Amino acid sequence: MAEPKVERVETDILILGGGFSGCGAAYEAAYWGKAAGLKVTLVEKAAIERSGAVAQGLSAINTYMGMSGKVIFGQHTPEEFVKYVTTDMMGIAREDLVYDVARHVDGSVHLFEKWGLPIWKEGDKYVREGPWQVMIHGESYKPIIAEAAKMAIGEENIYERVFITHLLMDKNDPKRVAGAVGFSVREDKFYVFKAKAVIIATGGATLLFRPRSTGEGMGRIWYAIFNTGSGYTMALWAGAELTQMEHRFIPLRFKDGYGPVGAWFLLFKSTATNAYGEEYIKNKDTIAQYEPYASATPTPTPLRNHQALEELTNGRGPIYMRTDIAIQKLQEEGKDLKKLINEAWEDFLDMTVSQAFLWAAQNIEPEKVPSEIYPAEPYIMGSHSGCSGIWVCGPEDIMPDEYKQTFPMVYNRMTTIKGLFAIGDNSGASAHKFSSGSFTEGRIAGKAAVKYIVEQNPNPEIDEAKVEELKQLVYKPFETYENNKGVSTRDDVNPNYLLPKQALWRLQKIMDEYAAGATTWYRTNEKMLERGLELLQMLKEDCEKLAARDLHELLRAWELIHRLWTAEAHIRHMLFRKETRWPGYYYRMDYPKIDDDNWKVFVNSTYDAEKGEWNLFTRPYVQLVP
Ligand SMILES: Cc1cc2nc3c(=O)[nH]c(=O)nc-3n(C[C@H](O)[C@H](O)[C@H](O)COP(=O)(O)OP(=O)(O)OC[C@H]3O[C@@H](n4cnc5c(N)ncnc54)[C@H](O)[C@@H]3O)c2cc1C
Repeated sequence: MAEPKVERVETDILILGGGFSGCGAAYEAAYWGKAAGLKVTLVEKAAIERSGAVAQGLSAINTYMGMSGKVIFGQHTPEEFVKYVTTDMMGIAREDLVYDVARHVDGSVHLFEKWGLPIWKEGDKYVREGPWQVMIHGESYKPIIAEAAKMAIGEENIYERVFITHLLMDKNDPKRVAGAVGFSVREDKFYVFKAKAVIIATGGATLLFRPRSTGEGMGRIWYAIFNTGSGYTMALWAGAELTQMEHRFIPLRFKDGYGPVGAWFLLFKSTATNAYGEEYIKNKDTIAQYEPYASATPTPTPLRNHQALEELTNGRGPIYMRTDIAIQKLQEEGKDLKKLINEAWEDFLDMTVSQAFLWAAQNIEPEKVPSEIYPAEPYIMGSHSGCSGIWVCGPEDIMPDEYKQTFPMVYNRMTTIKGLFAIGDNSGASAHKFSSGSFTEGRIAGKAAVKYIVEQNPNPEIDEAKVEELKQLVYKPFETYENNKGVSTRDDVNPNYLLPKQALWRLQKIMDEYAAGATTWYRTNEKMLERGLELLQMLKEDCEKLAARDLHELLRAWELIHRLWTAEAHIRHMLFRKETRWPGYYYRMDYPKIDDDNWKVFVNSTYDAEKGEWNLFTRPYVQLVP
């Protein structure tokens, strides 16, 4: 490979990742930054029109209060939403962050509609899927939102096919961000972005664990393959505080295709049964040990998972979504069969096309036969029913002092690093943002970043020696390959290097077997976690010898490194929390109970890159909504 060209971009606000939260940040930062003459730049590893978790589209907007604007639903308030989210997280959430999203989210949904997103309607009212969700014809959801971001900041300020690997810190203040570096996945170009504020919006982390898909289905997973833990890793390398990295989400979805279950459970009022036709969810004995959360309404997601796992591990599987019974009932209530069937297929075609293929391939007519549902491998994320992420500042008016004092400056969604913000799947301890909430959180951070620049007038300086060091490091896998390729007769068997895919398989095997992956039915203990950590360290050492044969493989190499560090954070946090807070997501078999007396707290961590040391500690949970 030729020596890569270095391209330098100087900007005021740099957004990393053009998914839902990144697009929200771009839209809002452009609006508030205009008067101050600020430049906003967005970098994305793929193409924002079809990137991230909403790449294929969605069939529902999952966070909508319905308390404001032209469509009034009455009962759904931000306070109720906070209670719902905290309960679903089994008693711990940053209620200030959740409330902040809830009080602003409706405005974003109304904007989406204005921009052309077709929302299902009955009369002039949105069709509710459930208490917090509205149904959409959402195949083009992402292009609509991407277009708004492009128009707001100008296409010339969007850099696509650029993978960001590291943050840059201010030469004169290591606790202040100065930009980021990355490489083009299409050209031999190394990018150096200098910025006054940086917003991390790179989504959560997939494929840390061996997926259930194998062979012909290999790689098919529930969560977005784009997201590989970049935000968590880059933030921890920079010294930012992480939170709840032990948490994960195990989606119980249509088996193998990962089709969504929300519309079936909530809109079509479907039931799920075990192999013997029993509605296992009604059997509360299986979760009685997890009071007071077991009696909550609705039953928290992890506990519903636990109920399904009880069936599967005790020989009462498969579990079925009773699409057949649901459609028959709706027909009896006078609903048109053809319309129902259309809606059932559209639910998949809007967001999970492969599930529709699978139905077709398996001769499934949902009105006649039920479909299997099954728990997937774990995903690390902070915007869905997951709360892993970076510890961020809340809104000044409602953030409790206990949190306020943990930040060097009070700017909404700023991390513990000055000028560095985190949103969407990257901001922790505030689950259930989903698409609309992530976009909204992006808007909140975009506005706060402008405020930070206007008020603080930061002028970070880039350390050129560091930039050169990172450039060498980023392209090292090419060098490793070039220097060693002649040593063996096969490219993929070499004593002096390993390829990203080989390293990925090793990572997934370790995580699956030691860190409560799917094959152990999500069970682990201290000794298993310690052993997993040991093996991860060896993998880390071997990854010094990662090789890449082309730019695509270089991308895979850096995705792998980001995954590896996210995996380490996950294990370290799981080791630290000595209880089973989320049965159904994972079980510490040596501490099988929920221990509210000692562990109704956030587990946070920092990493000191100079010393190579992790520090784990707790932060209090502060209840704002009784
Ligand atoms: C399968 C699935 C179903 C869902 N269903 C619904 C639903 O029905 N309703 C709903 O409202 N919400 C739903 N959600 C949730 C919603 O999609 C997410 O909450 C939202 O997309 C999170 O926004 P984000 O910006 O954090 O991440 P994303 O939207 O995933 O964006 C992250 C972006 O960062 C980019 N990126 C990653 N790493 C790098 C890097 N190193 N350098 C540059 N760019 C990078 C990615 O390519 C991507 O574009 C669903 C999510 C999933 C995964």
